[in-house]
Amino acid sequence: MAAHGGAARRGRTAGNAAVSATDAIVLSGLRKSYHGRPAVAGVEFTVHRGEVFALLGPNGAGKTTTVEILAGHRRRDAGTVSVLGVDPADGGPAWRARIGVVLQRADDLTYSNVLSVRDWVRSVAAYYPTPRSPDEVIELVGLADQSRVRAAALSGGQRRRLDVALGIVGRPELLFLDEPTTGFDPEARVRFWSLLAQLARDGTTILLTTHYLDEAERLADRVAVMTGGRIVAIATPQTLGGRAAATATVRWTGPDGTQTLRTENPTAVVRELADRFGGVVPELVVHRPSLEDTYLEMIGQSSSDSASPPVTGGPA
Ligand SMILES: Nc1ncnc2c1ncn2[C@@H]1O[C@H](COP(=O)(O)OP(=O)(O)OP(=O)(O)O)[C@@H](O)[C@H]1O
Repeated sequence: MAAHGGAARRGRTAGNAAVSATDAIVLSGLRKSYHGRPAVAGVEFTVHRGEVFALLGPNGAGKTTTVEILAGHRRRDAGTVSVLGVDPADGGPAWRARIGVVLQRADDLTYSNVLSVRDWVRSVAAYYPTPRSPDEVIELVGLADQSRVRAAALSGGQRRRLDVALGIVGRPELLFLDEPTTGFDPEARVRFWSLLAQLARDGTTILLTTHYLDEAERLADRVAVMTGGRIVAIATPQTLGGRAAATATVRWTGPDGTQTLRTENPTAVVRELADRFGGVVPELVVHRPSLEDTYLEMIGQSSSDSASPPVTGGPA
């Protein structure tokens, strides 16, 4: 049924959003308003099969709305959308069985007061044709010790892990994760990163939203920056906003205090400084824009580094 629906949909969407066998998600001209106020204002991107794609953006940028539409949880006002070859607005049970969804508004899912973690994962697994082993999934998300605990008695971070377990137990081809690690302690986050890396190695396509730039940098093949309902950039984390070619800042302390220099060739500057100081350059720092610096600049905020000392003309 999904295959038939997909073929039919490909025919219908071909004019606007060209779908190829290597694309998991193709959207074009996506729009959604709430009470006349645009939340998503003409979004277009493609996620390739097997890719980890991160949607970044400030609060209210429209990320959740976009993900909810792609996952078939919300109707769009306009645009063409293909997810695994199917329009999510028409997605039936066979299509749903191919995707995993961990939404931010997971509190929609009120965990019953009686079911344990294991009961939940087992009962959700039963809806899928080829689920993962529930016990393995519970172990993977780090809830083995809570397996028999009532879901309603979990901490916030543990609930989030259960959300993730329910999202992956069906062995989805495509996984939507809306701020999956919010509330995780640092150890749980690192563990989650290796779980996602493993899913990606197994060929799962992943679309995630996050406010953690280190998470995006660690996990994503490409990131899209969204603000005001629009995508303002799509690139690899390493090249976003021309990061790879961006000028470096060299800082050191000389006889006249802290000196700062922007340069395309920090190695040459450091060599020259080392010669000048006869080896060790006092308090030497070489800095290239981080993903966070680039991101904050894109969304129109200044990073903490903007409080740096003024930039000087040269090392001389
Ligand atoms: N159900 C709703 N009813 C009315 N307005 C909504 C609804 N959901 C979202 N909005 C509004 O739409 C805009 C986009 O919200 P959305 O949740 O998609 O953004 P977001 O990028 O996911 O934000 P966050 O990072 O805070 O989760 C916001 O202005 C929000 O207030």
